[in-house]
Amino acid sequence: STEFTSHFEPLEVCGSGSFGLIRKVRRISDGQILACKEIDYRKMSEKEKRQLVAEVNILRELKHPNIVRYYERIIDRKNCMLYILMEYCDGGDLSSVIRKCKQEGKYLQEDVIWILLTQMLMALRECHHGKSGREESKSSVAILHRDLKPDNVFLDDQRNVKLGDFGLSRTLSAGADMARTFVGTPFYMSPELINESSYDMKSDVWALGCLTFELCALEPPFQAKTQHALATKIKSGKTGSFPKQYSPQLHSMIKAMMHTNPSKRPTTLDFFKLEKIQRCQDSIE
Ligand SMILES: CNC(=O)c1c(C)[nH]c(/C=C2\C(=O)Nc3ccc(Cl)cc32)c1C
Repeated sequence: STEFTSHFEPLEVCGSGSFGLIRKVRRISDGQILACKEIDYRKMSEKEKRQLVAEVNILRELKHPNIVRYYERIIDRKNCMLYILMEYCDGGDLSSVIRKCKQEGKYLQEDVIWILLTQMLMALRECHHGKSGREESKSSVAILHRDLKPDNVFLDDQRNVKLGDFGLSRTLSAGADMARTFVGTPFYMSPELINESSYDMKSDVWALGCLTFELCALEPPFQAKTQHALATKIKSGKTGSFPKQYSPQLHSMIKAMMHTNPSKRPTTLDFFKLEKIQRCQDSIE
């Protein structure tokens, strides 16, 4: 048996993340249930391996109640396998929550959406501004998630948000030129990315706006048959219809996050100046 199977009992596969499968495992020493991302790096290019190492180093640094916790990694060189041991999120991901609501023909309650949004803002604030937990290194290093979508946001057994899968994150050291890349789920790609400018923290805010819109409407804000048509809709900023039963306050929050001009979009810190978000944060902590 390998070092992995001598310390962990593999249970069922529960999902697929960037680079590999996610399996529920039990730690033999104390019976603790964890999630293990299994990565077969045999076929990986040098670039992908570097990206993988970068992801693990980012995860190790992020310690926050709303970001999936990284515990350890085991490398099985004989079988070219990397195992990343992380926090188990019993509630699965938000895309399954949205799918279940659609099947049952039920919308999420507004107060649930405010709590999910506030927790996602707390997780993003930690990534972008490192408020708590992460030692302030000299050059302030912002971490961009760059792939915020319902499949990458998980829930624990108390339905607390756990931001996961930093498979495409980048650290952005202050002063360095913004990360120039074209990644991100087409649905949530921001106008500035389509206009070939660079990805920065405001693009994560745009994606959070799209995600919150989808939690309300149970549909992504922009839908089209082709990527080109989708890009046109995104640049126009004209979303699909927003369900009437939600408050104008929630709708204007979503519109602010989805301002087509990134400089007009608030930062995650700006949102914590709002009394509504502060009250939600107090009810969570
Ligand atoms: C149907 N699958 C699930 O309900 C599910 C469950 C119970 N857990 C997960 C996923 C994760 C999980 O439980 N912990 C994780 C840590 C990192 C990443 Cl990228 C994913 C996970 C999933 C997708």
